[in-house]
Amino acid sequence: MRLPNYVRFRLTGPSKELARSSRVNAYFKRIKDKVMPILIWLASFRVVAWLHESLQNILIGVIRVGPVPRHVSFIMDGNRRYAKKCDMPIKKGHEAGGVALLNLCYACKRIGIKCVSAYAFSIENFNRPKEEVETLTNMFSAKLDEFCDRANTLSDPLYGSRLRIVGDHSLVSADMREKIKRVERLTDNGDDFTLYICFPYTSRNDIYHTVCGSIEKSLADRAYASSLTVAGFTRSMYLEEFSNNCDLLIRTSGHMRLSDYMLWQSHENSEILFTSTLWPDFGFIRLYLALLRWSFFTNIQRYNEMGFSLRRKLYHSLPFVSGHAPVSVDSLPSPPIAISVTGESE
Ligand SMILES: CC(C)=CCC/C(C)=C/CC/C(C)=C/COP(=O)(O)OP(=O)(O)O
Repeated sequence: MRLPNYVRFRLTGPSKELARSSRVNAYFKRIKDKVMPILIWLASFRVVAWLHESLQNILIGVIRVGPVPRHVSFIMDGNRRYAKKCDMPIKKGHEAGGVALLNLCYACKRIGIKCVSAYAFSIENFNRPKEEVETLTNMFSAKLDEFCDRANTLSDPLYGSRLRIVGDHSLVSADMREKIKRVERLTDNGDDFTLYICFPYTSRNDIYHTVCGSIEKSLADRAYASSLTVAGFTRSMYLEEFSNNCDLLIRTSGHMRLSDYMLWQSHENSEILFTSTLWPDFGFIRLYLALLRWSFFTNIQRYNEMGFSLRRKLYHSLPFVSGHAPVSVDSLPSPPIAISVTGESE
């Protein structure tokens, strides 16, 4: 008897399938190792960089025709696996993740997205080895300086951006708190685009702090308590006016969970995208496809809300069906009175 594939896989062990898939992987890795240096060499030519930028601009022009999300959020997962895949130390994986984030911010700003938030460090991440926590904190510090410089350099594409580092800052060092205050002050005037770095952050902690803050204010001021609304409460959360509208949440590297993130900010129409791509590999094209998908479904939903049905419109535009008005359930005559088996009318 020939067993189905999944049973054979279980009974015989994964050896054959794994051997085949590792042969295929090794083959692609050999091709990638040969092609990548050529691509990197080509990218060093100004004309190639110009062509690349122009192509991106065309794609951006196309997507801007439709609706674009106001707030996109990333759970940047997979830096360590990326480092392992590329045979690099873990630190390099996190650095590649930092570069990916800044590149995506540049793309989002050009597309017209008003806010990007990124889960950079969860409160749980303090349980990682001490050296890794230190490496991450030092890298954040360097990246914050870099972002701040770029946001204040007129010729830089990130010029005019605002940076906010949100989370429970009682858990970070006094030096780090100083640095956070400084970079926030230096980017205060940016109004084109806001980047929220969630560090160290969890949604429950955010909600808990906002509730505590509201209780304190209400005890001090009765008028505040009686005028408190959901919108006012939401605005006083860490992500300020963007706390009520995470339109698109993207989590990389294959895990399908929220990890205590964007619990309040996700609204009834938020879209969540889980992708198996590792964070440093998540570049412009992958973001673009995610945005196209979002834009497409948002359009359909808007039309549905307006009572517009593309299918109905197409159907009635056909010459041989035009003239037939759609029949609504309400316009049908009422059904006859139902008689139960015991003979009693209902
Ligand atoms: C501008 C700025 C401050 C940049 C932030 C830099 C950055 C990318 C931080 C992410 C850190 C992090 C804990 C990623 C999760 O990958 P992981 O370590 O869990 O990887 P794994 O899923 O492979 O284990």
